Amino acid sequence: MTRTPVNVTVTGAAGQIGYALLFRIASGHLLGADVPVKLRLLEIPQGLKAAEGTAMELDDCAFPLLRGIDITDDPNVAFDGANVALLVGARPRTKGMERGDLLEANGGIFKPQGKAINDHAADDIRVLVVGNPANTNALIAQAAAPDVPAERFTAMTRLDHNRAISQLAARTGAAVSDIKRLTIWGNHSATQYPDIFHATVGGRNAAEVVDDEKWLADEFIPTVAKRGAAIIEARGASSAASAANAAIDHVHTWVNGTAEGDWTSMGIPSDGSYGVPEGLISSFPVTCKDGAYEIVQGLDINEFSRTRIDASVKELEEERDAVRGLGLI
Ligand SMILES: NC(=O)C1=CN([C@@H]2O[C@H](COP(=O)(O)OP(=O)(O)OC[C@H]3O[C@@H](n4cnc5c(N)ncnc54)[C@H](O)[C@@H]3O)[C@@H](O)[C@H]2O)C=CC1
Ligand SMILES: O=C([O-])CC(=O)C(=O)O
Repeated sequence: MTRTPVNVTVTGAAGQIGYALLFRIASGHLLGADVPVKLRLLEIPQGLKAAEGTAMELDDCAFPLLRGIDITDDPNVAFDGANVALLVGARPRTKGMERGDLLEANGGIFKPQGKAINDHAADDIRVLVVGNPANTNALIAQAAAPDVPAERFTAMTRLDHNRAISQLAARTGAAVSDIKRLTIWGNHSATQYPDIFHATVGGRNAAEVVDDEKWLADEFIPTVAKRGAAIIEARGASSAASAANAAIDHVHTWVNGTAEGDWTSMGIPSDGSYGVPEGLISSFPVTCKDGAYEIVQGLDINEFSRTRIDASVKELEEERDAVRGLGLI
């Protein structure tokens, strides 16, 4: 049976994450080994030539599932008929830049992209924002797309989720595959809260297996939350292959579902669950089924967790208020 190709738009295609991401999308890791894809690469004019070079390499892989590559600097063209959009390109913080300047510069990218998605994307569009500050960039794009259901706009905290699983596996000596139900709450920033109180290691409660609140507070949480900075320090460049891998995981899980008995973490518009103000794009524990996600309900939040979730949510509220003040939402 011939399937209609899925249109996947990637912004910032000539960047380092783009380079690690596109080959995996084209080889079937994003949506499945039987799903053909068409790629749309969006870059700024200065990035077009490098994107063309990457497209040449994609051609040279002769991927059986890749049914075409378009390259453009026009968001209206890039998102035309898009089924999946990976918004990776963003304005990085440069020396001397204030937080407000950073939010404003990214507003200039994510607001027009949100509008282009609103006007041109396919009805089943699913958006993942990777470019930082990811949660608030997702909020800006979502606000500019009133005709698209809000829940289709998500922000990436899967890298944090994967980092936390890896750290917990190292500490407990368990295999990564034995760790389930880990949660990242809040913002993709240093305030994020990786929560092991509901996680399991080989079926046992992770917090009980670890039984060391000091390790949790002083080592595990800061290691996960500051891992991005540690990678920059070590590599001289930010996480790229692991970020691309997490983007693949995020969309694959969203479309194909979470495993029975497990959940994942996604930055999604809050419905007010767990005291997170409605509309904020915050990370939650979610299960995915039939292409939709649901927040895991009914978890007991202890005092240790409550303080940390609230701190990250407060930061998200401040970012939201700042972009509101700038007229971006
Ligand atoms: N959410 C997460 O867990 C993570 C997020 N990131 C973020 O991902 C973003 C991309 O990272 P890298 O690929 O390493 O950066 P990079 O600087 O290598 O690439 C960014 C690319 O985006 C392009 N770009 C800029 N504005 C654009 C626009 N308006 N439209 C289309 N393309 C545009 C640039 O020309 C560049 O090629 C950064 O914001 C980074 O902070 C990185 C790691 C993890
Ligand atoms: O700060 C960055 O660009 C990198 C980042 O988000 C991460 O590695 O988590």
